[in-house]
Amino acid sequence: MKKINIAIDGPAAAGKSTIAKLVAQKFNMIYVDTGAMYRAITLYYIEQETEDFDRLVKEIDLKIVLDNGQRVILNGEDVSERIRQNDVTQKVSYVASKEPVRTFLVNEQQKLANEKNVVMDGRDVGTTVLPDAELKIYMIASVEERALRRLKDNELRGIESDLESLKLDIERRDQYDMNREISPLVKAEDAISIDTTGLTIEEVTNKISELAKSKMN
Ligand SMILES: Nc1ncnc2c1ncn2[C@@H]1O[C@H](COP(=O)(O)OP(=O)(O)OP(=O)(O)O)[C@@H](O)[C@H]1O
Ligand SMILES: Nc1ccn([C@@H]2O[C@H](COP(=O)(O)O)[C@@H](O)[C@H]2O)c(=O)n1
Repeated sequence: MKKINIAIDGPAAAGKSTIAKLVAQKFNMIYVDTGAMYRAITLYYIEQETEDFDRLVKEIDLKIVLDNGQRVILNGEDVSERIRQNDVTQKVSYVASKEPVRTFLVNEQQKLANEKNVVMDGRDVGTTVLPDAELKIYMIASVEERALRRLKDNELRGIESDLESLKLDIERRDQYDMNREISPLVKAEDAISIDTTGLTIEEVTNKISELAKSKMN
């Protein structure tokens, strides 16, 4: 079988990372969550209280440990759980709009995918990070369904939240990501759109797996 790269982009909570992980497991590929990298720089931004993004990316020591899931190590500390907290989520789209941050991370992500065999999810993977990826998916779902999925997710994790605030947060982040100047969230011309509204995780995984198989042969 031929080695390929798979890019999965789309708006917040569309199911990208859940499906990307499952597809990677199925084909013994490496899963890379690019959003986690933007979140790690955002955490450092919050800690440093500076708008000097050139300085931030020069100082940062970011390690992505890719075996069995993905751990994010920021300046020697495992921040994989910390970067999911609300203060980071609120600021991440702002930090991700800054040129030094994007240049730094796109370069890191391209290095991770250099040998092929990765399933990478994010907002600009098909358009900017891996424009030559053999398979590109643009994953969407209705805002209502995405907010409901997040609500269930939070309930399972014991995190208090309400549907209306989740919906507003998803819409706010999508608007910011779609309207920033550099590499906005947009479907790559050669990406295949998959609307996961009303589909199960298994159905979406199977759909993408079939597409992947056709590219590997
Ligand atoms: N097809 C699906 N049907 C039902 N639930 C799903 C489906 N896909 C994903 N989910 C659930 O929706 C939630 C959000 O999914 P996930 O975190 O994978 O989205 P995401 O696109 O990676 O989000 P973000 O970009 O914000 O990180 C998870 O709880 C996941 O289990
Ligand atoms: N390729 C990417 C990935 C993410 N972002 C920004 O990070 C935010 C958090 O991403 P999650 O997938 O963890 O929700 C996202 O809202 C974007 O602002 C990005 O710009 N490019």
